[in-house]
Amino acid sequence: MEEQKDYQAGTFTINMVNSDFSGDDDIVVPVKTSDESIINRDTVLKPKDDEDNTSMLMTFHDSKPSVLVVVLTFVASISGFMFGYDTGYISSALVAIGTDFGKTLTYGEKELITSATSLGALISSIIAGLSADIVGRRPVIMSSNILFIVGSAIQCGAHSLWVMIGGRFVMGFGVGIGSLVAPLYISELAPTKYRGRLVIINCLAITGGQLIAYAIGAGLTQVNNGWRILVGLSIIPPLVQLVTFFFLPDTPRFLISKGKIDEAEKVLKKTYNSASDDLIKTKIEELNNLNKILPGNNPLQKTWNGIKEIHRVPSNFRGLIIACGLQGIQQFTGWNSLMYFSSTIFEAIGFQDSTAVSIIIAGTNFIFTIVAFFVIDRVGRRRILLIGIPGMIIMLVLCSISFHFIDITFSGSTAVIDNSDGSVSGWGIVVIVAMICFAASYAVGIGNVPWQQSELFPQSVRAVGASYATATNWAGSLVIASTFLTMLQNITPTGTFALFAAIGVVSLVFVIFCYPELSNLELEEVQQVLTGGFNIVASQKLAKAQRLSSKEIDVEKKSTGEAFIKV
Ligand SMILES: O[C@H]1[C@H](O)[C@@H](O)[C@H](O)[C@@H](O)[C@H]1O
Repeated sequence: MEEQKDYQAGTFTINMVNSDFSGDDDIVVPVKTSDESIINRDTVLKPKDDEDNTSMLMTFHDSKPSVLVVVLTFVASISGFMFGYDTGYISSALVAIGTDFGKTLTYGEKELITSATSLGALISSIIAGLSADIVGRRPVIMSSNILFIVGSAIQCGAHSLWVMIGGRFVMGFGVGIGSLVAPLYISELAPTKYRGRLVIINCLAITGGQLIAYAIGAGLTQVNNGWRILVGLSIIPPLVQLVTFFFLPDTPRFLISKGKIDEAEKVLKKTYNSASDDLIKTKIEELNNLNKILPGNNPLQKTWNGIKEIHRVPSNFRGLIIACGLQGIQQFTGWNSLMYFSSTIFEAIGFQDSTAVSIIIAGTNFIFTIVAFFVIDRVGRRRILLIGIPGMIIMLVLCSISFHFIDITFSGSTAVIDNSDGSVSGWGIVVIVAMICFAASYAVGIGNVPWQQSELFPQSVRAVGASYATATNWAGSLVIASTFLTMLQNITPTGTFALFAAIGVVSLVFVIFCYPELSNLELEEVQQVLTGGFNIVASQKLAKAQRLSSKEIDVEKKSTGEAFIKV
């Protein structure tokens, strides 16, 4: 039942339609104000919950993200690039290192070098959320730059296995911090309508970084000690990010949590060009009130309370289940086994130029991340997962079947394949095609959607929630990196890919029942969706209503050529 209400917000009187998420049919519908001359039309105000008629959620409907938002997104995404480059170069470096450490590396040693970064990232992602709340998102990103630089330098000069592993471990600390804080930073700054896309810019930087690392790796295979150049180059981007961040601000949400209201106001003004001063003030008030929700006199107490809240408050806990669930799915469906070991796999199948084939896989991942960029806010996060995951399952089954006919056996540190005539069999080609299609299905959905994790949590527990989810990602990556080659040896490639496919089926069921549509919803608004259940149907309707309403605003903007009111 829709009920017209008058709401008082500052000097504005707004007529609103009440909202109710308890049933599947009721959704928030923004309506026009009674006084169109006062309220800026780039704003939508909605009641926060049913019992609380006075609290509002405010959405700025800017037609484009401001220059500052774009600059901040790109600079923050250098962390994504480092994540991609550092996890990407290892595939070709493992082949290129050859006997540079005085011996041929065994599969176990290759796994150690690879997984050291995941282990470092796992540890740092646990503490990065807490640090981001205490000292700020910006300084924490800057500290990751130092770790990247030190880690790269150690690896560049490594002449033994353990020094190399040490360097990868230190670098992993930087990767873990960057992987958590960069998307958090971006999603806190992004206007609602563009949040999905702006966070995907960071994902594009990850997949682009992996692709570039593969390409440079391929170019340097014949160069003596070429892998050291490959690693050394990774010192440049963190240096650039470190210097640039000296001149950039932290997020308004963090600044407000520290009581730096004036600074927050300045950033908000630059983030939302067309919002009036009064509206900025209302937004600050709203964020300030949300901050006070979490008890505690100092950041440590607040964090501890945040950890408790995330488990106790059902909507937070649902957010946590989704965030960790999606990150787990991303890792345990096996994509990174290709990322880290594709050269090794293709070498095993019998390809002469295995690194080139790996570039095609990384390139597909990058290109389909661009596709995700265009569809994530329009088609929606849930739908792209429901398209991508079934595609992945089919391709994994195909890989599993093909490997059965390829007949590879692993002995010690080498793979033996029955290709006496030196050519790649028809089934080998099927594996490649299936892996390319797998990469496409992965990149369009589960490769990116989990990194939208920050939107699942209210401000009070956002960093803690993002920590849990990022740690799940790196724990999964660590398990895959440290067991994949051993799994190939022990349960055969057929068994390994069948296992990934089975995990894919469970993942699909999880998404169908637990992941609501969150595109176009205000960060603070997602909590309403997660109250009382996963509310899949209600969320889809709400996301659709919000998309249509913001489209309507855009159309009106175009026709009148001016900023206008739509509440
Ligand atoms: O989103 C990224 C991306 O899909 C990368 O290709 C993958 O290596 C990472 O593990 C993942 O988190």
